[in-house]
Amino acid sequence: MGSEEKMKLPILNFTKEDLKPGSNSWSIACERVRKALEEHGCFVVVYDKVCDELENGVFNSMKELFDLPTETKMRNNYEGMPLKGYVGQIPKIPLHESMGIDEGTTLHNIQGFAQKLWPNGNHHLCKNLFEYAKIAEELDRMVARMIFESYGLMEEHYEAYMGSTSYLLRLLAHKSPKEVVDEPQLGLVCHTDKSFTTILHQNHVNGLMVETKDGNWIHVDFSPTNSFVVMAGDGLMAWSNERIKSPNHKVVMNNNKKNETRYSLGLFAFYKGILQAPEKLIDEEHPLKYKPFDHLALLNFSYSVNIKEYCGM
Ligand SMILES: O=C(O)CCC(=O)C(=O)O
Ligand SMILES: [Fe+2]
Repeated sequence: MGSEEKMKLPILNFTKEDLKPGSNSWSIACERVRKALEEHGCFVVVYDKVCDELENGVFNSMKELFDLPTETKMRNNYEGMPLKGYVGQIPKIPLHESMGIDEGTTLHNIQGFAQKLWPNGNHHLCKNLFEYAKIAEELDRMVARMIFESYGLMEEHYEAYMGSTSYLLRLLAHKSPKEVVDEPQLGLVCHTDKSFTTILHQNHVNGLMVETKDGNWIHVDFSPTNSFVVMAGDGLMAWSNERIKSPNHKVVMNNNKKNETRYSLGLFAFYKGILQAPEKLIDEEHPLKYKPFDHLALLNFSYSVNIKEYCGM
């Protein structure tokens, strides 16, 4: 088999200005999205909507945020839903810290988040995160529309899905290991996302690894400013009746010379309602794999729950 280093995820380009539903380039992009998701469960996309100023602003704000004392960061908690709040100080993954913002594409909730951490809020952080979240949401909506279209599902399906989406924004910081160690250190354990789709973005420090269908691990380089990763979650896997599989992934930190922290953002899309495979995607070759299920409950139930145990047929 080819070595890890040689394998790469497909890279799609969404910067073309004529990428509008109905256009030729749109139809081509729909097919590429479906193919990439069916083959790898994720892909890198170049999407040039985040200007340099916003890019710098977002990562400066994230540094300011994660530089706060731990007690302050712990104020970001969601009663009964620990996985939306502050995660850190875990012995097994000491390099990892993250914080969630529920419905994190709304200015209201971003401001609420900032107010929990700073007595007078944080105007710059709110502005930067809100601008970023809107762009990531736009990208997610575009990808979802392409997925629906590529399976020949009419606009009503997409409208119904999109009319009821909940976005969880997660901000992550992974420190580089302090001591010089030969082995790369785990930043985030191997998992699949529970979302329908996830949009990831990072600063210039790489660390994400994705498992291929044949069990090899790929290092994902999405360090260029305009690069994002689109990842299929368990929701999309169930909805697509396993035509698309949510890939295993993890974060692995190397000892980078400058001791730099990796900052990343994940926008997780959930369907607020009962998710089920459309009839068009059920046939003899693809018998129904999952019972209809409450998508948000899958997230709230447990981060580690296996979807097969939760609603497998
Ligand atoms: O930081 C990343 O690139 C990935 C984060 C991730 O996989 C997650 O939060 O589910
Ligand atoms: Fe993930």
